[in-house]
Amino acid sequence: MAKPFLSIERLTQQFPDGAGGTLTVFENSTFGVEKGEFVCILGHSGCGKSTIMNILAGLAEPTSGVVKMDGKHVSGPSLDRGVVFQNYSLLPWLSALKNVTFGVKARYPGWSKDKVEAHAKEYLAMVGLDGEVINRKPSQLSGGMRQRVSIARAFANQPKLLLLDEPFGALDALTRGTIQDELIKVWSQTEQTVFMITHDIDEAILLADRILLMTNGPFARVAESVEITIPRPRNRTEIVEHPNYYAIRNHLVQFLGQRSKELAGQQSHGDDQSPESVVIDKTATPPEAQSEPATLRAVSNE
Ligand SMILES: Nc1ncnc2c1ncn2[C@@H]1O[C@H](COP(=O)(O)OP(=O)(O)OP(=O)(O)O)[C@@H](O)[C@H]1O
Repeated sequence: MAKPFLSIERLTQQFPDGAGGTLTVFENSTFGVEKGEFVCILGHSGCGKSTIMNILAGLAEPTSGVVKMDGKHVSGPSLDRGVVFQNYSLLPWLSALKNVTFGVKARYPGWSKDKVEAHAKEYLAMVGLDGEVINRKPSQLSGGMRQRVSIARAFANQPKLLLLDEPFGALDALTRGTIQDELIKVWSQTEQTVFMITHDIDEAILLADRILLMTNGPFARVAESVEITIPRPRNRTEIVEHPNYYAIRNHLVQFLGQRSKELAGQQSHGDDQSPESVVIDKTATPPEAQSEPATLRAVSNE
């Protein structure tokens, strides 16, 4: 079978536990992300989501295992991978616009100043920022605006992979909703691949093509890959009416509430820990309801 665009192979992370021993956060974790996919990862605090994110970003080296993107080993940071953190991480001395042009210039050194600026403005406009506001420094912007700038900055660099570490964690519910919509708009217009950490089940169902579920640590693993069988475009008020919505939601709640604990702490014993694929689809026609010739049914009933 062809390897996925992003392939995480037998990833193991250990840290000193502070008492002279070793803490195994996860072991032999194996999963993939296809090109253009939007994948969310859900799991309890401390299971290792940020550790995985840091490894994917090239900001940390795993104890063992490899990450490959487009068939090449990921090691060290690269403009091919953009990261958005919860705390915005904008450069405080630069305006919103310059925070975006800064990265674009590095990514496309051959572009003219005008081209860089037009490109940056296009992405800022996609997240609802235009006019004088883009000349303000981060300290003069609201939290929501700052997060819009960091999303625009990450997408404007057109990385092959976007890594979002709880990007809406610090925002109020209303702002969060608006920026989620803007994120989906930019993602669908750019066809970039997104890997996102969130603690919010409803956010994950709204945004993702697929949700990866992690068991609790230590020895955590990505146990399930749940396909979101709800067509796009999705609307936050209408999505709850889709026949699959509550079935998927209940499955996720049940996993996080119960199974993540039951499956916790299982050592891999050297086995490759690939997630089980879960497809919940209430709209699929059950086999018994499929039309069969009446005669055939009569024969099988005998
Ligand atoms: N540099 C480090 N040294 C020692 N232990 C670490 C280090 N980094 C992370 N850990 C431990 O590894 C485990 C996983 O941490 P990580 O931050 O990846 O979890 P998380 O799932 O992202 O949690 P949260 O949802 O709270 O952000 C935790 O037990 C943490 O204490």
